[in-house]
Order: sequence, then C-alpha cells, then structure tokens
Amino acid sequence: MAALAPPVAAIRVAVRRALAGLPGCRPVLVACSGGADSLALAAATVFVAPRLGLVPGLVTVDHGLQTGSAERADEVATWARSVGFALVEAVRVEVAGRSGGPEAAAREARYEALTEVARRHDAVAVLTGHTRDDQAETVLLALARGAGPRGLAGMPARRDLSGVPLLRPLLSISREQTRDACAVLGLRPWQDPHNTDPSYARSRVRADVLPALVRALGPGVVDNLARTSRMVAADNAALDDLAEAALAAGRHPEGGLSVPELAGLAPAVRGRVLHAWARELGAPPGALSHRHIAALDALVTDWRGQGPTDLPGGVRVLRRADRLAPVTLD
Ligand SMILES: Nc1ncnc2c1ncn2[C@@H]1O[C@H](COP(=O)(O)OP(=O)(O)OP(=O)(O)O)[C@@H](O)[C@H]1O
Repeated sequence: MAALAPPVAAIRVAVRRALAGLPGCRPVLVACSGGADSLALAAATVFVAPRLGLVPGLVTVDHGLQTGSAERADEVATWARSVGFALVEAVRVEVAGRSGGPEAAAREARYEALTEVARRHDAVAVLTGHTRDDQAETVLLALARGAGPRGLAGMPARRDLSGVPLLRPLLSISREQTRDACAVLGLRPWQDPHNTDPSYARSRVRADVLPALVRALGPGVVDNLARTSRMVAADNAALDDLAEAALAAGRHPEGGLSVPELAGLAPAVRGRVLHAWARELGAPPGALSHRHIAALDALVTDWRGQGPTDLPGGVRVLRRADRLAPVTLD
C-alpha cells in the first residue's frame, strides 16, 4: 500500500483530534467554500468522521455576489456527494440590505445559514477551514489596530455559534499543506478573487506583510504568531475567570458596582469587569471600544467629579458616591 502523503496525513490527524469526543451518530458539517483550505478539510472529514461514528455533512454558501457563484456552489455540492458526504446543502443567502461592509454582511449571512442548517439537522458541530496562516494574519491585523489581548488571542479553536459548536481543526495546519493535500488528492480548489484583492487589509497582509516578515525574520514567524495567540488566549481565559468572580463580588447593594471594590482590582481585571458590566447593561460588544472602558475606568481611578459616561447602545453610567450606576435614558 502506498504511504499516505504527509499533508493529507497531517490534516486527517488534526481533524481526528478536533472530532474526538463528539457524540456519535449525528452529522458534523464542514463549511466549504471550495477553496483549498475548506476543500482539504472536507476531504479529511469525509474520511475521519465515519470512523468516529459521525455522519459527514457539508454546507456550501452562495453569497450571490460574484458571477458564477451559484455554479461554484453546485460544483462543490456535486463533488461532496460523489465522495460520500451523506448530507449536502448548497444554500443561497441574501447579503444586500445588511449593515456594515460587504465582507461583514456576507460573513453574517453565511454564519446565519450555517447555524440554520446545523440546527435543522441536529449537527454536533460546524467545521471551518481557517489555517495557521489565517491565524497569523489575524494576530498581525489585531496588533496593528491596537486591539489588545482579546484581538491578539486570534480565532479560538472552538466557539459557540448560536448554540452549535464551531470548530477550527486546521489552526495548526499551514496553507501550503492544504494546497499540497488538494494537489495530492487531485482536487481543484476554487480561487476566491477577494483573497488577492489589495483593497482588503487582510489581502495586503497575506501578499506583502507576512512574506516580508518571513524574509526578514525567518520561516518560523507564522508559527510563532500562531503560538503567541494561543498563549494570549490562555492568559485571557484566566483573567476572564478572575473578572467574573470580581464582577459578582463587586455588586453594590443599591445597584451598580462598588467603587472601592473596583479600585482594589488589578487594572487588567478591572477593565474586564467594566467591559462585562457594560455588555450586561446593553452596550453592544462590537461597538464597545477601548476609549469607552477607559472613560468608565476614570470614574473609579481618576475621579474629579466628571459627568456621566455615554456608552454605545444608549447606555449611560454615572458615579454616585461610592458606586457606578446606570442611568436610564428616555
Ligand atoms: N461560501 C462559503 N460557504 C461555506 N463556507 C465558507 C464559505 N466561505 C467561507 N467559508 C468557511 O469559512 C472559512 C474561512 O473563510 P474566509 O477566510 O474566506 O472567511 P472569513 O470571512 O475571512 O472568515 P470568518 O468567516 O471566520 O471571519 C473557510 O475555510 C470555510 O470553512
């Protein structure tokens, strides 16, 4: 028997690790664009899932944004059926009329569709093909925009997608490995024109910034960036636990938060407590910036009798004697 090509073997091992322990007899859904990363993921999943007692499923989303996108979705679905996926859906979504830029709107529509299909089939998880290179790009972009530890933690290997686990089995796999795996398996990946469009910051990082870093600092850079994100994620988890306990302990009997309790916290923990509390009051997480949290923090650590702090979502916070209290806006 011919030896299994190393990239194919590495991707199967990564998928097996991600799927181990999931409850059997239910579908696991690969989100597949037809690009090299998610195609290599799909090829590994259709091999590994049945061996773990799981039903391999695949969903491809047609955003309707490019000519030929429906044909691409059909091709991916036809391929998936031909290689043994038991459950295959090509879903057309409506991107127009959503807020944010076109990329964000497409992503929102895609995740809605993936969640809907996963729920309808009672899937144990949805898998995406994000690679170690995607992670390195994410970390660099976060660093460049000053996103702080939450951004530097990059993409988690597992997160909740409206009640369905979203898994990223390929975060330890390079883009080169997914391309090589596709070549070895005779698969012809679709090339997303967005990935090379220089009007996107991520494309510029991919085409110019990471290659320049690798040239200057050596090939270990990509792995090092990905490792940094894992270490920061572990620190974040510990700090989040401390903050959860501190938020519970810091509630003032008259409502809001106790200033002496907040003042006694380490700044990294206090920032997280204030962030969590602001979300609890109704501030949308995506709109809460470093400046908002700094303004709340100043009510505790730099109190000069300043007025209320306005947060996104129509949330206003005042300092009243020894507590921070929300003000109801009419
Ligand atoms: N049209 C699609 N249909 C199904 N899955 C998709 C589609 N596009 C992307 N995906 C899934 O999302 C993964 C990431 O794709 P890509 O990097 O293009 O998206 P992104 O928007 O940058 O990522 P994210 O959605 O996490 O923000 C792919 O590997 C694949 O699993």
